[in-house]
Amino acid sequence: MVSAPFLVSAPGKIILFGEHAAVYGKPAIAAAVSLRSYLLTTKHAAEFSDCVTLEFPDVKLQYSWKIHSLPWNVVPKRSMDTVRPPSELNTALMEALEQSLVAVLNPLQRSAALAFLYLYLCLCSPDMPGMTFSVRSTLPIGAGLGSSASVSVCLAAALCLLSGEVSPPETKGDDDSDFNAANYASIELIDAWAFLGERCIHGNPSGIDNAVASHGGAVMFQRMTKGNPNVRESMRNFPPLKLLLIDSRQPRRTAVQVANVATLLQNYPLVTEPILNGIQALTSEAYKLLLMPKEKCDDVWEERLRELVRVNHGLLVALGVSHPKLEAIRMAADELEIGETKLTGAGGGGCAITLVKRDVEESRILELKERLEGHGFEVFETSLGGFGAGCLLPTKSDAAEWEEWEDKLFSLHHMLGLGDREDIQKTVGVGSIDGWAFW
Ligand SMILES: Nc1ncnc2c1ncn2[C@@H]1O[C@H](COP(=O)(O)OP(=O)(O)OP(=O)(O)O)[C@@H](O)[C@H]1O
Ligand SMILES: C[C@@](O)(CCO)CC(=O)[O-]
Ligand SMILES: [Mg+2]
Repeated sequence: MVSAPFLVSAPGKIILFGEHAAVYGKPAIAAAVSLRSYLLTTKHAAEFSDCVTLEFPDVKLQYSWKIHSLPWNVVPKRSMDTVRPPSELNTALMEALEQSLVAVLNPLQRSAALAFLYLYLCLCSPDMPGMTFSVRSTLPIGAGLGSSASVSVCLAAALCLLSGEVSPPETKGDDDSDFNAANYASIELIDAWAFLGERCIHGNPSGIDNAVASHGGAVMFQRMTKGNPNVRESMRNFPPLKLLLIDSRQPRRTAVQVANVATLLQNYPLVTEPILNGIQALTSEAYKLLLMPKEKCDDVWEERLRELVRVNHGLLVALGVSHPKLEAIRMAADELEIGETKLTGAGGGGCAITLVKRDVEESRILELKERLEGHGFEVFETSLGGFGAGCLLPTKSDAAEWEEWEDKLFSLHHMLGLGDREDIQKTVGVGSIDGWAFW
């Protein structure tokens, strides 16, 4: 069992093909990105030891509950036969939590707090010491890059560590791809709990975002249908793709976009089902292309992949999940003949990706970036694949450093406008400092 303080982290993701259709059991392809969320768990001072506190400055939420005021009495008893949680939320607990959240009205804050409370009550006990759970993210929030899943995975990982459900990652061999059975069992459990966090945040998730945030790398994912388990195939030799990632900065919530598609499907099943089937077919084509050996990834291969990007975007437009700002991004990339563009994630705003032609001159890419930034869009540089969830436990020697991080990055300073993405990455970021270990 691990005790506070400690840090956990999980990545965001880019869906390359198949969003929305994924909710209906169709395959989708996604990869982790280097932008991540970080969760610091600290113990309260003695005078607040009967409280649990959330500090979510990215969504401007700070809230404390008296631990004993929470509805522990309705927490479902865990089955002795299985360590995995059920995939459905418990209705009685969800209803009881309404009471604990009456003062948190903003939907962005409320859904994150709900995910926390649900997992906290299921995984912890009322006799645990008072703690603060502070989240900061280098991901744009509500922008299609899986911020909700990366936060859910962080919450699940921290609470599983505190309750002893999982142990910190065991050191792998020299080759980090080495399989370790204990780590695998831990990350599967974290993924399953994070799925419930995602359910609290957006109702009907497919599970692809939390799967990527937990396991990292690139995957083909297919949600369980008719009792068949989820399929999660890791795509190890994912080809290097030249992508631009552009945030339209148009806020939207995944919950709303997913619900809109459900309404379309209900109102026009004969129209909507073929669109979802079309997305399924193109994702299967893309999967075959992405698994091709490197020597076959020639110009024709590249053109076919770009065509699939274009068709995927068109079908998402037909589902009603684009936005004029996403169309403006697509048109700018089309005009400069940079490559093909699609929205990524739930759409309705948020991010688009452009799959850049290999032979495009850097000057044209620069021109596109300038044009987009001139319109108030943000162009990100990130790499695909990479680590999934991990944790950083302090050693005695760096106690002072931990206090500094807490102050600089995770305290309420951010609400006053201090501390940005680069600060987070530089100070505690995976890849910037030593000590991170991954399940
Ligand atoms: N850094 C954060 N701190 C607190 N809550 C967060 C943070 N990041 C995300 N969230 C929670 O996740 C919600 C956004 O999730 P949503 O699913 O709508 O978008 P996304 O995950 O960024 O995009 P997509 O689901 O399309 O990949 C926020 O409203 C908030 O509840
Ligand atoms: C829109 C969606 O397909 C992707 C969101 O990143 C929803 C999901 O699969 O959970
Ligand atoms: Mg999300």
